[in-house]
Amino acid sequence: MTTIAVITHVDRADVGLVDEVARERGHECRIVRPYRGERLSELDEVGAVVALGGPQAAYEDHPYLADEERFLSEAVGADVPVLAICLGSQVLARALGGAAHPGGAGLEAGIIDVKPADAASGGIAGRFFSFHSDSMTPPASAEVLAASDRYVQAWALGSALAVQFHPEMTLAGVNELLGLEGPKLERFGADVAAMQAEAERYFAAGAPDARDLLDHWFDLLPSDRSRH
Ligand SMILES: Nc1ncnc2c1ncn2[C@@H]1O[C@H](COP(=O)(O)OP(=O)(O)OP(=O)(O)O)[C@@H](O)[C@H]1O
Ligand SMILES: O=c1[nH]c(=O)c2[nH+]cn([C@@H]3O[C@H](COP(=O)(O)O)[C@@H](O)[C@H]3O)c2[nH]1
Ligand SMILES: NC(=O)CC[C@H](N)C(=O)O
Repeated sequence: MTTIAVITHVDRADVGLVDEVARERGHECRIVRPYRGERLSELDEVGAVVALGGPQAAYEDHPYLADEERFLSEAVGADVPVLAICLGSQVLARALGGAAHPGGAGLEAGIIDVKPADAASGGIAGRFFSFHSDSMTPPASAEVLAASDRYVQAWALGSALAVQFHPEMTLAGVNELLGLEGPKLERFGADVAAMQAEAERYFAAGAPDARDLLDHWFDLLPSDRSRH
């Protein structure tokens, strides 16, 4: 069993498909909410780290995001597997020498097409739920793995995989997020009803690309790395 520290940035403990795949494989997710003052797990207590998304911007001045940057940098330094999602990936970019900034191509929301950076060698591709308006510049030494027609979508550096889209998302999570982010959706003139209808079809079909990506990431975890 591996204990996975799951860093969240919102008041909810629904870790969606990450939790589902973790349970199937006998791993345990330990939710940490640094924005509420909870202490990030000591790295010797966890075998992997997942950093989730959130409404904050990675370049805003929040002390808990600075702590998270340090923690993620130490995790990669210690070769602990890290999966950083959306806001998490923007925080990780800063932690490893890249940057986070407002996105130049506006809000990217709904089910998007992700294409591998190098079509010849396969890699990360498929349809995924996305919701962000910030973007990131990966660290110079990162390998960029995938992009959409608007933004970098995936990169890897050492033991870390960063994805701008949301492989952990469930339909309930989509609906909740769209409800919470009403003002942003309105500001960008998004067609929320069309987005919801497409998300319903996507999740009814089992979100296969998200599932596939998580299966591959979990395959990389040692079967027993609880480090207790
Ligand atoms: N670095 C990576 N980390 C995590 N997942 C990855 C990585 N690269 C690719 N994947 C995921 O692996 C799957 C496909 O990988 P790849 O193109 O290497 O083919 P494959 O391993 O032969 O596929 P499959 O095992 O599904 O037949 C996709 O779900 C993709 O998102
Ligand atoms: O940009 C965002 N604004 C929000 O208001 C918001 N609420 C949740 N999340 C992120 O969405 C993902 C799924 O979380 P849930 O399944 O718990 O809803 C997780 O990655 C969450 O962190 C948000 N992202
Ligand atoms: N879903 C997310 O994590 C979004 C991250 C950040 N708030 C953005 O808008 O890009």
